[in-house]
Amino acid sequence: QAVLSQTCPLPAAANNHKKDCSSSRAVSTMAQTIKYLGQEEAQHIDEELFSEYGFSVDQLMELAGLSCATAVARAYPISSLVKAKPSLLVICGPGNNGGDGLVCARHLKLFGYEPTILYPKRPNKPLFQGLTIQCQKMEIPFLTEMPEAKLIDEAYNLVIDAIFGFSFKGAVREPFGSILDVLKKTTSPIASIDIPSGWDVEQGSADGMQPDMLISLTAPKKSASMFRGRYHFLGGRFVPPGIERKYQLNLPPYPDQDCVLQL
Ligand SMILES: NC(=O)C1=CN([C@@H]2O[C@H](COP(=O)(O)OP(=O)(O)OC[C@H]3O[C@@H](n4cnc5c(N)ncnc54)[C@H](O)[C@@H]3O)[C@@H](O)[C@H]2O)[C@@H](O)CC1
Ligand SMILES: [K+]
Repeated sequence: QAVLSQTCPLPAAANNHKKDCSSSRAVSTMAQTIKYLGQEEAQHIDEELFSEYGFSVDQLMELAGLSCATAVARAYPISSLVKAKPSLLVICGPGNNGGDGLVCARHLKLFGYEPTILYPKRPNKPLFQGLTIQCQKMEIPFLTEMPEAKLIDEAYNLVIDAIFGFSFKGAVREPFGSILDVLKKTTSPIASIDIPSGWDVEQGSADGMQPDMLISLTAPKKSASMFRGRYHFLGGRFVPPGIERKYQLNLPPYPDQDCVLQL
């Protein structure tokens, strides 16, 4: 069982401390330690949510994407941004992690940010086509190619990495290899959805990109123990008690009606 090895001296549910505990990879809430999931375990939970618990993909994607947008707005409020415009670059990959990115971009636009999307590999499925149309109708611009690192640093306050999630495996295929190479050179902070893209889901990546923020969905994955950025949030407040018991997730309580929790 993957549990955390260290504990944080401050109560995670206080939800206000930013960096205080982030040198410790541990997340301890009261007597519980939150579980870090392996790749197969994360995929099993995903399948069960759809097959046994009656959820649909678009439903959970909406909640996941809303969590991500909320967490981004908490960590990088518009008033704190350094550039004149609240510009963000959202990079979406070919699977459901990319779908979370599209939902996240749409909500960030509603929150007053100015997202731009790069979506180079679009699945030919109604779900993703619908999410793309929704973003277009929200008047979110789509880029046709990845800008250079210097241009990203000049133009965007933050990059949202929605390229790969818990199904990523093997060597990175194009066009995403080149995109990840650019992201390694950027100095704009990166907020990764679920997994820092390019990282092995369990082992992380010593020479991979180093995001400033990680938003773990449902529960953190094992590679999250290697995250060294400032903000680690938990989102995806939709886990039924049966899943939580079966996988011994030991999720910390979300504050009040919030859809995110800072770990
Ligand atoms: N169960 C959950 O908690 C939920 C998960 N969601 C999201 O779904 C994600 C998982 O989605 P998916 O299973 O669709 O998978 P991913 O989005 O992680 O990636 C799969 C896609 O990436 C491609 N890919 C994999 N390895 C690659 C490589 N080495 N080079 C290039 N391309 C590669 C695959 O061909 C596939 O198109 C999660 O991380 C999370 O973001 C949410 O949408 C909904 C709820
Ligand atoms: K990601």
